[in-house]
Formats: sequence, structure tokens, C-alpha cells
Amino acid sequence: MIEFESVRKEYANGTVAVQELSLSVQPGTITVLVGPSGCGKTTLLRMVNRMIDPSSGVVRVDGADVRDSDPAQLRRGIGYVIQQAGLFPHRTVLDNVATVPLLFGWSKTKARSRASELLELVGLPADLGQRYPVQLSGGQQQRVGVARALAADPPVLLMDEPFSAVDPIVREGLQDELLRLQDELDKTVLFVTHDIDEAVKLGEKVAVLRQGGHLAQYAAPDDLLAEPADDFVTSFVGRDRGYRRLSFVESDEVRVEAVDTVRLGDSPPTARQSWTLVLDANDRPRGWLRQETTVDGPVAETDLMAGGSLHRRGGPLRGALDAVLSAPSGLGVVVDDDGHHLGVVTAREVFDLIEHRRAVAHESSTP
Ligand SMILES: Nc1ncnc2c1ncn2[C@@H]1O[C@H](COP(=O)(O)OP(=O)(O)OP(=O)(O)O)[C@@H](O)[C@H]1O
Repeated sequence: MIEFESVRKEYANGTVAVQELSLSVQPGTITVLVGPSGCGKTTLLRMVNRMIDPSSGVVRVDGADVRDSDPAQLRRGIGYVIQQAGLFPHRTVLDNVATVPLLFGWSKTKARSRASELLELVGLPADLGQRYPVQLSGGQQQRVGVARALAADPPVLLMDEPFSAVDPIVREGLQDELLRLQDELDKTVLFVTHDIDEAVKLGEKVAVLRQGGHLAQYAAPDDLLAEPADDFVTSFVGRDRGYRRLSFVESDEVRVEAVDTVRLGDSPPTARQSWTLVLDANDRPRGWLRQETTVDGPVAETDLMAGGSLHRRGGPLRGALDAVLSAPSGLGVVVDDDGHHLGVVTAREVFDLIEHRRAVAHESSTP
């Protein structure tokens, strides 16, 4: 869908931003360009919609050389989202999103109704449509930016550091939202970031660029973390790459064990284990009760130690290990999709599974 063939960009001042780079982006996937500041990510991205033309080489969208298309026409099929959303400050949110359909000659009513649908699609309440961008939080503005880019239903989306101006929690929410949207929409997304965590979370393929616009490695996230191509990629993907790789390991085989539980408001069992898991009336974990804690009567919130993160059954093994490491009991709490308690996993179980996987992988790679 998007191809770069021996693309080179030298700016008028002699800076070579992209160096003889070839790359194919698969249709219907999120591909991430990642690398340190100044390595040519934005330059590469902007060559797709002809905001920048290459000095040599060819950029193709859907098999056609972009230089053969009229830039305005080309951009109708390519949504563009930038940092801090770039919304028009004097137009309401709804009119910001309706801008492109209006340019296409849609009636005001039709364009606004499409804009409302899009606001809902990106998870914003309809009444925000009447506000001005300045009256929204950074995260909300980014969502409007995404809605606006989707307005013409373009098959291709270019996203240039779209989430880097918001705090880490909001950012994680926006990333999850993009993955959910992509499940639904199947766009061809080219996404620029300098954050390797964001890259491996979002990308089906990740292109690591290094200074001077060289392509250092182009691989699926798991392969990137498992086998960085050289010292630059190794240092760029970071020291804890072994741990982060667990994000791509399924936990289906992990054994979930039973643990003693008590409901908030009930009396604890008389013979208590070292740790008892406390649940609410809907079987959702609320915290841990230590054996040493004296409880007179029913268990109350004040008797509890805060629980750790919860591991959703079937989620990546990283979540299981994090649940173990963050729980005061050293037991990772496992829940179903609705947050109901299912049992616990131990660190030993997680490590045994990692060891087992390694042995299986080794066997299958040994002739
Ligand atoms: N119009 C321009 N004229 C001259 N040099 C430019 C121009 N635009 C970018 N550059 C230079 O080209 C190189 C690549 O820039 P680019 O913006 O593509 O990098 P980037 O990887 O997106 O960086 P960042 O993460 O900081 O946004 C940099 O050295 C930059 O200074």
C-alpha cells in the first residue's frame, strides 16, 4: 500500500535527512517509524502526502508514484494527525471535524452529522462538539484530531507523534483507543514516535531509524526485542527488552491456583493462611488481608493492604509477572474480562512457563 523505494532527501542546506531508504508498509496495518530526534522520521512521513518531495527515489501509494498525483487529490485519501492536534481555534469541535467533508462539497447538515458520528467513534461525548478546542483537555483535543483525520474515511492515516504532548496515563488511553479503532477500521497507518514503548505497543511492524536517515532495522516488535540487528538498535530498544518482550508472550498455559478469599463485610476464616484475598460483593478483588492483622468482626477496607495490578486471564505474560511483582502477597491476582476473581499465579509458575517456552523454541530451531 505504501512503498518507499531508494528514497533520499537532501534539503537545500545540504542536510541529508533520509538516505537511500526502502520500505514497504503492508495495507491495513499500523507501521511505526521510531528513532531519535532528527533521524528523518517526519521527513519520511511527509513524503507520503507530498508535503515534501524526495530528492531521488520513488514513493508509491497503492502502486502509484505519488509524484504523478495532484497533491490536493492525493491528500483526500490520506488522513494526517499531528502533535497537539493542530485544531482550528476559532471553530467549534464539530466544525473542526466537519472541515474536510465541507471541502468535499457536502451540505452543512450532512457534514455535521458525519462529524458527530466520528466524535462518538473516538470516544467523545456529543456535547463536546459545541465547545472550542481551548475548552478541551490535551487528550480530548488529540481525539478530535483523530476524528478530523478520519472524516473523509481515507484508507491511509499518517500520524506524527500524535500523543507526545499528553501525560503518560492519557497517552496510554489514546494508544488503546487507536488499537481499538484500528480493529474496527483497518486503515493503513504510518505512525511516527521517538518512544520505543509506544512503537512496540502499536506497531505490527516497526522501522527503527538512526541519525542521517538510515534504516537500522525493520521487524515485528517481538523480533526487534529478541534480535536487535546491531548495537544501535540494542541500545535504542533499551536494557529491559527481555522483560518487555513478555508483552508478546501469551499466558494461556499459566496455571491459575486457588487462594483463600473473604468478602468485605464477612468475618474472616478462623484459621487464616499468610494472605487472604478480599473480594467485594461482585467477586472483584479489593486487597489483601495479612495473617498478622487482627480483625474484630467483619472485614473492613481499613484492614486491607492495597492489591497489585490484576492479570486478565489470557493476556500477555508480562501482565502476569507484573501482577506477581506488584502484589504485597507475591501472588498475582487473575481476573476474567469483567474483573471477577479467578485465582492467583505465582512467580515460579510464570518463570517455569518462560523456561518451558525457551526449551520448546530451542528444540524447534535445532535441526
Ligand atoms: N526544511 C528543512 N531544511 C533543512 N533541514 C531540515 C528541514 N527539515 C528537517 N531538516 C533536518 O533534517 C533532519 C531530519 O529531520 P526530521 O524532522 O525528519 O527528523 P525527525 O526524526 O522527525 O525528528 P524529531 O523527532 O525531532 O521530530 C534533521 O537534521 C533536521 O534538522
